[in-house]
Amino acid sequence: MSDHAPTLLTINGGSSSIKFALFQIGAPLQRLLYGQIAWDGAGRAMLSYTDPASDPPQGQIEAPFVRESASAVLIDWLEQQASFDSVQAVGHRLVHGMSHCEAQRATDDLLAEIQREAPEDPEHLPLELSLLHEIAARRPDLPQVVCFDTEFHAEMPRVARVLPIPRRYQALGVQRYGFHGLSYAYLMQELRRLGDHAATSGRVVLAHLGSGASMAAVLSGRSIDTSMGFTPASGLPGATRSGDLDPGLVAYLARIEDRSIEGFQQLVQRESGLLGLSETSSDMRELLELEATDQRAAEAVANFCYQAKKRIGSLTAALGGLDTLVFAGGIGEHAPAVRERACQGLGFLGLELDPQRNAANAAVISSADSRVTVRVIRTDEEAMIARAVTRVLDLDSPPGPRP
Ligand SMILES: Nc1ncnc2c1ncn2[C@@H]1O[C@H](COP(=O)(O)OP(=O)(O)O)[C@@H](O)[C@H]1O
Ligand SMILES: CC(=O)OP(=O)(O)O
Ligand SMILES: [Mg+2]
Repeated sequence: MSDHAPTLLTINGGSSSIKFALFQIGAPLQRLLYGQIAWDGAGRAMLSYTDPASDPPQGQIEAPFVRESASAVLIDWLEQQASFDSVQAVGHRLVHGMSHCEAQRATDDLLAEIQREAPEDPEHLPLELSLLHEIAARRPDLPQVVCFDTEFHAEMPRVARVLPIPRRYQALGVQRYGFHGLSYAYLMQELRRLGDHAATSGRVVLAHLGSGASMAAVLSGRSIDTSMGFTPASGLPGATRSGDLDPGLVAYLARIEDRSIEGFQQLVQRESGLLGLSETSSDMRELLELEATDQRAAEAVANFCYQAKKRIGSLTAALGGLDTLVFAGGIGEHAPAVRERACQGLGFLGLELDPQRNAANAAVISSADSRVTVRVIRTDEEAMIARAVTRVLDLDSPPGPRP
């Protein structure tokens, strides 16, 4: 038996990181240990953690660069932590569930179904499934819950969901799904907590700019459109993903390079975006340092910011105007230069940044005169996963405010 109060573990497998957190179960949920394995643009992987109860409270350990083997390394490390014995349940982010979008218990049937769909999202699903299987193999007694990134967008209007290809594919589930939903749900919850009624009852663009980058248009609290589509490969360019491309490129590359479907996937998922244009790094932080001396890095950053600006414009059109813009994700939260360039020239929408506030990553970065409020919010997908676990497994102990 563990000496610790019961906890739950959250695992968030992203395309450049696996984030984890341990929460003490109760109301409110209390975050104990947290951290991530992150892969940088230079071929290194690090497990870093914060554990206020240990001495020292923070640390870093080198991790394997091969993503799938990182699952075992992470679970090995977690099992060595004293607090791990107290884990009663595990919650996972699953980026894509196709026909499934509601958080639910992971069953063998559900995982087998998602395994069949894994080739459609090679940047997330194989890794996320390996984390689920690793835990099930070691601790078959632990209930596991999966939370889908698509749930936030599930009620988008049909006009935004339908893809203009022959109708028969609709029956196969071919449609715009949209992703980063756990992050978007958290951002909307934060806007409610802040009492920002103009945002929660108005027209909001949420920009989650991380390794994968997307934006959502939210009207009166509901997602009405989003930049990613059938898979997270579409929409804005990402660290290594191309984002939207001319479909004619598939046939062209097949003809001139004899490129197979797998080869095309490799090109648009792993060799494109920031990495493809810069030829050096997929990491925005590194590219911002390089851009003064490296033309290719400068072009990669410029292209990313330009696409982001255009997307703010098109989602604003879908919303019929804009009251609030929120930046989140690794780039959105930490890169003033990207936010500045993505917002440059949007004065015609009544959007103006305050350069000092933007440089300081302040909570509100728009100027006092700006009609559109621009915010930076540190997203917290882990909090949303933890909440879903308590709800699905009915773990809520004493009544009280929820996180
Ligand atoms: N200070 C920074 N300046 C610019 N970019 C940053 C900074 N910190 C983090 N990033 C970017 O954020 C990305 C990771 O975003 P994050 O949302 O944490 O990733 P993931 O998509 O794996 O969840 C990194 O690839 C890096 O490019
Ligand atoms: C949906 C997606 O692209 O997620 P991430 O940014 O974590 O890779
Ligand atoms: Mg992420």
